[in-house]
Parts: sequence; C-alpha cells; structure tokens
Amino acid sequence: MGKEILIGVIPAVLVFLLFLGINITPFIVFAVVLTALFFLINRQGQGNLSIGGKGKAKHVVPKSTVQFAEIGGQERAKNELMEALDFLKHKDQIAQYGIRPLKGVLLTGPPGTGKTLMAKAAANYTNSAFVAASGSQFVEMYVGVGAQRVRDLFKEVKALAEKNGQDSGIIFIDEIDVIGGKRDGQQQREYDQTLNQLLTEMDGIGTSEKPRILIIAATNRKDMLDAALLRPGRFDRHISVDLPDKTAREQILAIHTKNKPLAPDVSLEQVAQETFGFSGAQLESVANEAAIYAMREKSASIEARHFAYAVDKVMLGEKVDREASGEEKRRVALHELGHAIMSEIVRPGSVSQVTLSPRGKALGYVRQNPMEDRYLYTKDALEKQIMVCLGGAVAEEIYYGGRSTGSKNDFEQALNMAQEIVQSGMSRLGIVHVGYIAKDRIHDEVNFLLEELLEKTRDLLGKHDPVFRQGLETLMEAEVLQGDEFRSLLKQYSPTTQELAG
Ligand SMILES: Nc1ncnc2c1ncn2[C@@H]1O[C@H](COP(=O)(O)OP(=O)(O)OP(=O)(O)O)[C@@H](O)[C@H]1O
Ligand SMILES: [Zn+2]
Repeated sequence: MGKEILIGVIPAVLVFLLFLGINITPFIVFAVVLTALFFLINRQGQGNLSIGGKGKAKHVVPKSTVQFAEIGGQERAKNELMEALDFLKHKDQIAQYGIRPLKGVLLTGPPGTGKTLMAKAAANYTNSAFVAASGSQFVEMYVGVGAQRVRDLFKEVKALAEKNGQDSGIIFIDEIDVIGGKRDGQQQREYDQTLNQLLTEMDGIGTSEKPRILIIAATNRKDMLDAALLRPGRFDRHISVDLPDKTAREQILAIHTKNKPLAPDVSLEQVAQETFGFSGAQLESVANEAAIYAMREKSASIEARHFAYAVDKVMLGEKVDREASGEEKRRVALHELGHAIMSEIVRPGSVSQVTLSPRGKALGYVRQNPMEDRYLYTKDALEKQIMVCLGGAVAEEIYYGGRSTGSKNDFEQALNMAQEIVQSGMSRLGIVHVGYIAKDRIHDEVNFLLEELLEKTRDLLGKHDPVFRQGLETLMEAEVLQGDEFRSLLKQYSPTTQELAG
C-alpha cells in the first residue's frame, strides 16, 4: 500500500522542484528507476513464485481461500481430513509424544466430487503454503525429467512457505495413479524414477522439519496404485470422497446458486431429487447452465424450467438419459432392500441405514451395525452373512429376472466366506488339507453351499414383496432409510411366522 502513495508523491515533489526553478533531470531519472522497481516488486509480491524454466508445468497456485464450508456434503470426508490435519497444527505435541508424522493423505473417489477443493481447503485450514500438480504432468519422454519435477515441487512448497512465513506446506498431486500405478513390464522406467523420487522425498520428511510438509494425493483408481505408495509412513491415511447423496446435492446446489437470482418456483430439493448420481462438478454445471438459459430468455430470474433444461443438458452431455437413470435408481433401491431385508431376518436390529447414496463403485449400500467378533466364526453365522450378501442379487432376479454387474463385489464376499466354511472343516468334506485336496473339489463344495443359500434367500425374500414395495417408494423419494424406520416398515409389512412357514 505504501508503494502507491510513494508513486503518487514523487511527481508532486518533482513539480514542486520545477516550480522552484531547480533542474530536475537527475530527479526524473531517479524517479523512473524507482517506479520501475516498485512495479517489479509489486508483481512478484502477487505470489505465483515459480521455480523452473519454460516448458515446466505451472503448478503453483496463489494462496488458497477455499473453506471447508464451501464444500457441500462430504461431512465424513471433511471430518476425517480435518482430523488428519490437526497433526499439522499440533506438530509440537506430535513430536513430544514421538508420534510418526503424517506425511500423506490419499483422497479416493470419482471425478468431480471435490477432491481438489478439499486439498485447497486443507491448505487454508492449516495456513499452509499450497502447490498443486497432476500426475500426468510428470510423464515426459525424457528419463529423469519427472523425478526432477518432483524435486522441484518440494523445493517450491518450501520456498513458498518461507516467503509467506508459513510453517507448513501442502503438496497436492491429482491423478496420482499416473505416476504411482502398479508396475508391469519395463516400459515404465520413467514412471519408476518419478515414483521413486516421490517416495524418497516422502521418506525424507522429518518430524521436526520446517516447514512441515504434507502430501495430499487424489485418485479414482485406488486399486491401481503400487503397494509401495500405500505403506505406513507414506499414503497411509485414506479418505473416500463419494458422490453426494440427496441432502448433499441440495447443499451443493445451494452453494452454487448463492449468487444467482432464483425464482420462487425453484425448489433445490426437487432439483436434488432429480439429479441422482450427479457429482459436485455436474451440479455446479447444472446451476450455471440454468443461469445461462434464463439469461438467454431475458428472464428476470432463474425459473424451475430453466433448471429442468439444465439437468437434461448436463445428463445428455454425459450420455445418461433421465429414463435410464431413474430405472437404475429403482434397481439399486431394490438391490439394497434385498440386502437389508435379509440382514434383519438373520440378525434382527442389524440394519443401521439403507441408502442410495453412491459410494465408490457401488450405487448404494446398507450399513450394518457391527457384530461381535466371535459371531463370525460359526458356520451358522457365516451362512447368514452370505445370505445377506446374496440378497442384493436375488432381489434383482426377482424384480428384473436377472442380475447386474452391481453384484460382483457381493459375490466375491460370499465366495470368500463360503471358502472359509470349507477350509475350516465345516462343510460336507469334513476337515480338508487345502494343499492336498483337489482344487475343483473345494470349488464344487463352495458352489454347492452357495446354491443352497441362494435358494434359501430366494425363498425368504420372495415372501417380502410388500416390504420391497413400501421400501422402494421411500428410497426413491428420500434415498435413505434409517434403521428404525426400516424396522417399523418391516414390522408392518412382513409376513407372519405362519406365512413364512407356509
Ligand atoms: N462437494 C462440493 N461442493 C461444492 N462444489 C463442488 C463439490 N464437489 C465439486 N464441486 C464443484 O466441482 C468443481 C470440480 O471439483 P474438484 O475439481 O474439486 O473435483 P475433483 O474431485 O478434484 O475432480 P477430478 O478428480 O476430476 O479432478 C469444483 O470447482 C466445484 O465447483
Ligand atoms: Zn450389493
């Protein structure tokens, strides 16, 4: 601020000197030089300190101003991240207690769910210097360039922290899977060097180091990552950032319409209802497109129909049509109800929540109350849990006459548990020595077990049609059913013991 005043004062002084009849040429030269200097300093002061010459990726971002409050939904992820960040804030205590410093946080989840926003908010929350890069920026034709860039990144964040007087720095690496993907074959030499450099830098982060550095990485393919990255002391804290559920969608829409004139007929809840499966980025797009439609029509405010257009446009842009997405939601709802009903049948009181909120690859889930550890080790308990797993696919079979890829994970779990039964000597085969018995005999026995349990599950779920219908209605509307709600629905619509027996 002082600079502007000086720049204004200098000409005034010169005019005054001229007025006194003094030769001002030397003063003018001096003033010009001074002004030029001020401009230079001023420009550098804007903050985009950049190390490295041309051709280098620009990964320095001005000081982050994003706040956690500007991120809609993601409550669990935000809390987990803040908890992790408290390590940065209380680093003296961490050192005092000899706690291993947290070095890496991995954010996983589909594109556009706010991972970048979270990293920026993290920097703001901890008053850390922030630099960002994307995995693809490290891929170069020349060996060694990627590794050099990793080194630069660490240097940069340190320099930036020093310059801003901050005692911590956050490095955000988007698409970490590009440099940290699983090794296969030799064509990955360059990636290897980049990854190794990253690991070396991370291993070098000490407890008392200043500035303290935290690396936040993002990927939507955690399963693709090299195990070396996930080891303790590296990216050992994983936070999943999921697609938003209905409430979260409404919050995100509210955030992105805050500065827009909405007509009274707009219900963000309604828009949220119609945007199942949308990411935060897509919702931002909906808000923006709706505004564009309204402006084109010279409408004074954004009306409900503008939102309807916008939702369609974003869906079409993503090649998802409304019909299909509604149908998919129905299918997911029935699938989850299948799990939930089975869960209550085999273990009353076990369902804590049924939701359609898409998590990771799954589009819905049933949260079960934890059971006692002991429980899992009997044959009966394993069989019951297998039936809960199969419930989803069976429900789809009943209502759609076939299964979908949505049950892959369920089947994997069921298979594992069935194998457990066989290998623990709890099947018709008796005690088996896994090394000696032919593989296909185990396989056959596992299949036999699963077929039997499938049949049982079909039988039980087939008798719960009214529960499916009522549950479906609620889930389509609210996308979530709390455990108690679900149980009272079951109580009301379940068949009686007599009906079950018949
Ligand atoms: N939870 C959210 N709340 C508010 N806005 C959001 C949210 N999630 C995404 N957005 C909007 O979408 C934009 C893109 O989000 P962001 O870049 O953080 O997603 P990302 O998960 O990092 O995606 P990608 O993996 O594709 O990089 C944000 O700038 C913001 O406008
Ligand atoms: Zn399932």
